Amino acid sequence: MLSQKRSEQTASQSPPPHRSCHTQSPSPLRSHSSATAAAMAAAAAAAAAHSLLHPPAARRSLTSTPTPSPPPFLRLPSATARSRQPHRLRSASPSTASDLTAFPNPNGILSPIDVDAATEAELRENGFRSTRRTKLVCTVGPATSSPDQLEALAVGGMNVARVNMCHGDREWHRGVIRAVRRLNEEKGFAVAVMMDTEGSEIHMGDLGGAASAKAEDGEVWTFSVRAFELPLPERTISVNYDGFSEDVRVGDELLVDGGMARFEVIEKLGPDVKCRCTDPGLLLPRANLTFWRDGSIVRERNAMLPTISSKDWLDIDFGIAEGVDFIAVSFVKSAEVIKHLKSYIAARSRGSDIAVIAKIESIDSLKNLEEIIRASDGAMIARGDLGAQVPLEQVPSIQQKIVQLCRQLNKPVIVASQLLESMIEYPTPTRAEVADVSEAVRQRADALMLSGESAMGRYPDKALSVLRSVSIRIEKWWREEKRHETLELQGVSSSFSDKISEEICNSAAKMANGLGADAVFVFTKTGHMASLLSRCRPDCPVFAFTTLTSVRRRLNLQWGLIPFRLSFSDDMESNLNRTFSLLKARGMIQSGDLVIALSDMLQSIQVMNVP
Ligand SMILES: Nc1ncnc2c1ncn2[C@@H]1O[C@H](COP(=O)(O)OP(=O)(O)O)[C@@H](O)[C@H]1O
Ligand SMILES: C=C(OP(=O)(O)O)C(=O)O
Ligand SMILES: [K+]
Ligand SMILES: [Mg+2]
Repeated sequence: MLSQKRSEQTASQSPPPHRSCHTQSPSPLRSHSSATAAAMAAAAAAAAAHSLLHPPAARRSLTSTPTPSPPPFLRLPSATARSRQPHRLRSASPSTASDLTAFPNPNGILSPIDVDAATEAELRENGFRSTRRTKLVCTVGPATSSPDQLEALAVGGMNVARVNMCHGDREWHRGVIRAVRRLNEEKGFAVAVMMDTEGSEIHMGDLGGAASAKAEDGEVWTFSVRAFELPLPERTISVNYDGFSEDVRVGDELLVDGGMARFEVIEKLGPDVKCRCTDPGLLLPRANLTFWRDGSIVRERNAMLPTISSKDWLDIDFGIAEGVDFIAVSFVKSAEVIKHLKSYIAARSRGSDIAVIAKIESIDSLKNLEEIIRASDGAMIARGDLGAQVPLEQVPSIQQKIVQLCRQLNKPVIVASQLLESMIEYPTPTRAEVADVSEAVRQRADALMLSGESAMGRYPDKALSVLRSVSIRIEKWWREEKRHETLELQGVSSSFSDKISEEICNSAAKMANGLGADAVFVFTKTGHMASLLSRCRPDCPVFAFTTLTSVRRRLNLQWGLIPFRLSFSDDMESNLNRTFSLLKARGMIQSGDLVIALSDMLQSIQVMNVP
């Protein structure tokens, strides 16, 4: 199979790209290595107007002198000759860099290619093949909201900054979002911003400004829907849901944060509900409340609350105006709400492409999982609230199921909550936490998320560094063990053209593994082809080149993608030559590296050594 592919490649790739700029026909760039003649014929019938069948745009001739060289496959050194060591970066060569055309970035600063210092440092530190594949999301809170603290997170590997609209006011969030944007503009980072809605969950008020309160065994506390003047009366908690005192019954169990503290309802007095503490614990501001009757979570009128509240709609307008990259929707129950929000965003923000992430944390979402994920641009396994709605022992299998489903449906998935909970207070994680992080990495989730650890913990940078080092170690172990998973990827494409892209990506990832390629390069305008490659979880990193900074940020959530912003044309040869020169100049690749290159303009695969 491989040898057949290999000969097809050899034939279609000859002469090598460098020389082929001057030998126009047949173009190696139009090699449809994975499309059979029959498929091509079908494509012709089905999509005569498609770019696949069009000749590539007129070529620009390159200024560099062509050096005749044998086809790439013949230049492929033997497995033994090829160094298996991850190569180290060399210092940049300014003379090469000066030859290159620079493009102004949106700020007018001349930058031919956007890549951030953290990515370069990771490549330098770990070598090319050992860069971290698992992406990291950090919730920004009081512990991390200053520009310096945000920069420390970005340098530490934060790919996405999350702001939680449950806490803080819009001015505070605006400050954080703008600080992240500035960091990206000034330091070349591509940190995406995710806004997480509050949702209509039932939660406590903010404790009148206290950081926490302790509930002791046997104490009687009042949970009330009244609006209080400050200071709050002693042992009194305000509740945000007006129907609370009507929905609960004497004898119900009231769980704070899914069981961090537990109460029994003993008396109802108009808006006030008296409860006796049966499991002592710490009450935190705005902690989530669930109530249980006969062993099941109670869903009375509270189940009819809208997933997106009127306050959430205002927050969403704010997020659109601030240009966030992702909106994560809390307590999603059905696909309808996601479709509704997506069409709202499309109407409100023409041209912008805010991705909608469905948070899986409501028991009702579990029966509609596939439909919800299909409708979304990604999912978050929000284990905090999920663990308050289903028995805790069910959370691990639900997590695994969602990770696999997202992979099948080609949607990025984030594993969230309590990954390193003890690091809110302590500088080292528990062994159990490290095992939990390892499991999420082993499942090949796209991203891991910090909540309190980075929002209000004492050691946000250390927590991030634990996620980073555990990810790198487990990924390496996985590759060393060569545990190519048995997961068979089903087709995800709805159109024939998408199907071609999908097949090309599947084949390219397989070839990359089989040949021990150093990287896959993908030139992608919308990012779709990059995500299809990420879905295959190849052994080598995927360098994704895209013309838009917004697409670059969005790709930063996806497994194994190293996104670059680069202006490129429809001429793959010039794109490749330019990219090789730029990356060589920065010491990010070197001559001889084996690269598989794809493009979503031409739907082609090329295999070559970096000249
Ligand atoms: N913007 C903010 N302002 C103040 N505190 C915050 C903010 N964001 C997060 N926090 C704190 O960090 C904790 C963890 O964050 P997160 O997991 O997002 O929220 P929650 O615990 O409410 O689900 C919160 O409980 C809160 O104490
Ligand atoms: C991530 C979660 O959501 P939030 O922090 O908004 O409660 C969760 O419940 O795990
Ligand atoms: K939230
Ligand atoms: Mg939640």
